[in-house]
Amino acid sequence: EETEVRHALVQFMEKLAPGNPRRDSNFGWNISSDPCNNRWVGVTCCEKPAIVCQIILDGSNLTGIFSASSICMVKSLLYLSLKNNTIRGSIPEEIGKCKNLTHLYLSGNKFSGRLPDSLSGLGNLKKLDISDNNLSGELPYLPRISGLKTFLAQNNHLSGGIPNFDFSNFEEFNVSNNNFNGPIPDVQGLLTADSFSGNPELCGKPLSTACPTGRLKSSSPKEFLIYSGYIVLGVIMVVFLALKLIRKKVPKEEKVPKKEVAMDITHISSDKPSETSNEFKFGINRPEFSMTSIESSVAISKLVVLTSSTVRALRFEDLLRAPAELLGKGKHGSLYKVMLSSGEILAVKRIKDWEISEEDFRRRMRKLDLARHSHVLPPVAFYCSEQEKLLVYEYQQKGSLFQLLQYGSKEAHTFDWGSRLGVAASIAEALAFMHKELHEDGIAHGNLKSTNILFDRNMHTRISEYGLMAVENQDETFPSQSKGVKNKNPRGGHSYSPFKLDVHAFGVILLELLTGKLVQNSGFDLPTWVHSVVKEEWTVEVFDEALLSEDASEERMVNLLQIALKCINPSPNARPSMGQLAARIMKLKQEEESSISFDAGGGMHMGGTSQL
Ligand SMILES: Nc1ncnc2c1ncn2[C@@H]1O[C@H](COP(=O)(O)OP(=O)(O)OP(=O)(O)O)[C@@H](O)[C@H]1O
Repeated sequence: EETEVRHALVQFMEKLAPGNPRRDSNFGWNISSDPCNNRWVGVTCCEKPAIVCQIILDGSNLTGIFSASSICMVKSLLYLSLKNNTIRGSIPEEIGKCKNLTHLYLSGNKFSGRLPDSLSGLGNLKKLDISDNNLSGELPYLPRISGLKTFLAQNNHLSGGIPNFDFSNFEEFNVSNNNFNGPIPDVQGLLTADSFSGNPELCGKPLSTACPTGRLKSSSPKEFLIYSGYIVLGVIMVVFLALKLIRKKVPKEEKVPKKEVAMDITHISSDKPSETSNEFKFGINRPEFSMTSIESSVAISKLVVLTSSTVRALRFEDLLRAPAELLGKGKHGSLYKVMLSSGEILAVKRIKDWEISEEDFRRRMRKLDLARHSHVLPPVAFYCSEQEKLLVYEYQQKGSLFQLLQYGSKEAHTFDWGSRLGVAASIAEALAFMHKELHEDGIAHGNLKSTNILFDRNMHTRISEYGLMAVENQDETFPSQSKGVKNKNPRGGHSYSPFKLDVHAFGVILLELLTGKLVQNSGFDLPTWVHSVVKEEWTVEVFDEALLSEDASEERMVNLLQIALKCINPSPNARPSMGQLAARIMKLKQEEESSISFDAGGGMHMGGTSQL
């Protein structure tokens, strides 16, 4: 083990200081000496027998990259400081393996790219300093690290919202001079504006810029007309429906309390669970007065807003009032596009027929809220009563993978091979992470398909509806594998693990990416078709013509096809795990990327492969 540690350290230094700049003999960091006994520069050892527990290489002219996979082999390492060097590249996902780290200082370097989500899994971290780098993208969900006392991230290009930290823990907190946006969470008066300044789109205390609240106040006359149109239409519909309802009810009952006429989300389904009245709740328009006659306080308190920064102040009332448009009615419920008066657009999923207790549902939501990955779209809020379950997401403007495959080729940027591989890698990486985090709880995605793979405005892949729908008997059958044959999934064979069902579904998505054919089109059985073509001999006929005509690497396409076929293996146990899949696809993607960098005139990729 000792030599393993030594090797890992030497490797780490080779990557940090490539080209072996000449060091004097006292520097150490070579295979033939011992880090503790020979006192390598920057290394401190503790305990007896001595183990490496601290490395400080501040201002040491390090110009290479940070090899987390090497350094994290040194399990005894608690303290790592590489301040003020010129280290480049990203902070790798493997940093998540440095589980014992309590102090990580990476400030004053040239780190770029997104922070890895695995950072939030460093549960022992007390101090994290990534300030003065070129880091960008959203923060991973750092509030998971309950003991974090210092977080310094100033002077980067980080964006997105500030997560809901428990600020009372902090000794130091600074995110100034970045591109963060949205409202600042409640800092409980513990921090000053200096911690947040220099982020033009941040608002709320302790900054002096208040967050926009007004409803129609600032809207243009045109907008006002649209809104009044909605309201008038809404009023007409409500009056019409109310009259209809009253007429129906009067012969049976003496008196109809006004309350029942109003579209009370908690009452309608209990009183009259008919499709029409249900459907109306998120009908086309929500007029202003729809909440006035019900116990709005009860309803409001039931809308649980999760740790999203964009719609922190969301109230149930706002949801009900806002104009809504029915986007789809799937097997499991309906999806509405809801426009808030603040301009925010939300997607609200109404789940039907899910027999889960309120308590279990809440617990599930909390668990999901803790397991966050940048490629998984987190719900911003949920509502739960015995009859109703609503999930609120941010609306994703760029549509779904389904749409991209269906219409993408007609658009200016074709959905090229590099981008498809990028999407596959992102999904695999995200699911591997979620499966790992939620394995104990048995919460898999459960409804993976190309309509649930969405793209945000930067064309980042975001998987939606994770863990929303229990797979048939999911909760019962996991983890016990010994129950009777109950599974109704037509393609899953006798599968019991919801995770293996996700793998199957992922395989189908891979097939869609490769063939350009969609399973949801008129009951077309894509897996069977692919099998039948492949059985003939390895043939390129399965592949999407668009891919063949762009001269994509046939070898890598065949590789991905082989991976897909493993995923859809009828025997669940023969399917690879999401972790294995992520590693293989990531490798394919890297091969693809390095082949492109040799090809100097490489074609244009949709939005840049690296983003996807
Ligand atoms: N947050 C979102 N932003 C934008 N579009 C979305 C969002 N969530 C879902 N959609 C799109 O809205 C449509 C309807 O969604 P819905 O979830 O009802 O369909 P589904 O996934 O096919 O069905 P189900 O999930 O019930 O099996 C889909 O095309 C989906 O891509």
